[in-house]
Amino acid sequence: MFYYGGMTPDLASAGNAEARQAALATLGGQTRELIDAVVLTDVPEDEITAVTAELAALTGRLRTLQRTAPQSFEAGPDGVPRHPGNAVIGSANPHALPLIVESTPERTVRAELAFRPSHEGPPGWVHGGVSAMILDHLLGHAAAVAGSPGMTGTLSVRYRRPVPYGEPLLATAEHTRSEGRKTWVEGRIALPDGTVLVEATGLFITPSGWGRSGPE
Ligand SMILES: CCCCCCCCCC(=O)SCCNC(=O)CCNC(=O)[C@H](O)C(C)(C)COP(=O)(O)OP(=O)(O)OC[C@H]1O[C@@H](n2cnc3c(N)ncnc32)[C@H](O)[C@@H]1OP(=O)(O)O
Repeated sequence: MFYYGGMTPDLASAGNAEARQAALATLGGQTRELIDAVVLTDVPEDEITAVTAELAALTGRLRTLQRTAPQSFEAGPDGVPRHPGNAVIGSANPHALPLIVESTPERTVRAELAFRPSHEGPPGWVHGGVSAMILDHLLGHAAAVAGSPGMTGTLSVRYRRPVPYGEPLLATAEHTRSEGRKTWVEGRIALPDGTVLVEATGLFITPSGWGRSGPE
């Protein structure tokens, strides 16, 4: 199992920590619903103003105590890497889908996903930067699964067809080769029938000082 630094398991507090993570994930999910509701709302202006005031009050409650340090990747109870605040996989991050990445026995990675209305770029379709962000993360995960965790050096994206939101899609990626600290990875987002919508190649660099599990 690989994971990036993170908490050393503390059995005494593990239950509380898991309950807190679950609560944060629920908050993240509710906020995703809120974001889509904001993007799509057609309520009258006075209702918009009233809701805005309530949201300002809720924002103030969450602001009363804020963490100041970044979170680390950590292994969850199931051994799967997680990073609650991450923009792609973070259960507690409303910006994240969140993407749930699975590793295959062949050391490739896959994720079933569906974009949301809040990911819109061209009217009716997903923003190209959002697709690139998903592929960046998935390719990085594939590099890590192959034993070469790293930071993105370059990412090349080819947009073959517009990407719909609100429909099931499949993202996959695999390591192609490594030379020293450099690792090349390929991936794509496709329709369930295999039609490729977006494909990417990436070069990931393992910074000197990182081990096969990431930063040390
Ligand atoms: C399970 C967990 C899954 C996690 C997935 C996470 C995926 C998330 C991916 C990201 O979003 S990472 C964030 C975006 N990327 C960055 O912020 C990277 C910023 N850049 C850096 O930190 C450094 O520039 C970098 C680590 C990429 C390289 O720094 P180094 O000091 O290690 O590189 P160095 O100068 O020693 O060069 C080593 C080799 O890599 C090459 N190289 C370095 N940077 C490169 C680059 N950007 N593009 C192409 N090649 C590059 C360089 O030419 C050289 O090649 P040679 O060995 O052949 O001479």
